[in-house]
Amino acid sequence: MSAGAARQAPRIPPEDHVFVDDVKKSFGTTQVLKGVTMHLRRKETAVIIGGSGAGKTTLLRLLIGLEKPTSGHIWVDGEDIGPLGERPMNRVRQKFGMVFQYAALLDSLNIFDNVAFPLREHRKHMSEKDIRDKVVSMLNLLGLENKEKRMPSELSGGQRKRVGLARALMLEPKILIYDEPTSGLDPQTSRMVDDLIEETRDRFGVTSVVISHDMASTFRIAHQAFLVIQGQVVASGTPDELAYGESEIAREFIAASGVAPDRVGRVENFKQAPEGGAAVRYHPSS
Ligand SMILES: Nc1ncnc2c1ncn2[C@@H]1O[C@H](COP(=O)(O)OP(=O)(O)OP(=O)(O)O)[C@@H](O)[C@H]1O
Repeated sequence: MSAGAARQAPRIPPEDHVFVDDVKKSFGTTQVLKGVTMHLRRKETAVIIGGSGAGKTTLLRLLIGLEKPTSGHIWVDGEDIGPLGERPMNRVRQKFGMVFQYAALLDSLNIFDNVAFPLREHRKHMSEKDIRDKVVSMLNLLGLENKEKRMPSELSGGQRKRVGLARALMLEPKILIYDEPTSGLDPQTSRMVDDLIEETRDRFGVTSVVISHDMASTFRIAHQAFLVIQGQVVASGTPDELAYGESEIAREFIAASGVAPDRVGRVENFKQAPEGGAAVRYHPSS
């Protein structure tokens, strides 16, 4: 089938929020993705791991429609996004929120204006009062009370991540993509970010897709992990299945990271539910 051609939807299980269906992507003569298939299930956390240059960022760009597959299909809520033009693609893009590596805040804007930015860009009809209410309640929810007037440089790494998350949540996405969320953070702050990812999934009912190099984080948050090497998914499954399953390449990849799943454990296994029922707490001071 030619690139981008629409076709009858295959039978996609309703729990598949995103179905990456035998996607290939080439730049010139270089084939970067060589037939990637992934079922990203609703309200779960999928972690995409792999070495440098494996094609993770390319896959991410395809998911949010910044690139088109050379062949294959990406189905979002059962809709093939490949053939979509810019306007319908913008509608699909609103289902996605991006939390960038290092939070990618605008240094010249204070925290309030950083978080309000997507509303001012995409919700032009919204009044300043409604914007203020929405931004302040999200900042409070994420443990960032009274930080509105601070500049990004005045916050810790963990706080900046939470501001980046608050901004990503402003347009109420259904799928949150985190690009290397724990990269460059100390272990304690990384754990806080893992908690935050799972708490956000729980509270907002979003599907999370995390691009990561961090195996400890993967073991803590992944319902499913996909190991991508040289443009192919060479193994997928729960972290336990990858670490102890049949795929030798997955076992070796995980062993090389020096982290074992039974030494880490999923977030909810070691967090007590505080009053109010949330699985984990935010850590306002970090
Ligand atoms: N626009 C492009 N044109 C040509 N080659 C590209 C382009 N984008 C990516 N590539 C190549 O595709 C390969 C995969 O890149 P990609 O950034 O997707 O990998 P990655 O898994 O995200 O790596 P990293 O973990 O280092 O960020 C690399 O060899 C890269 O040079």
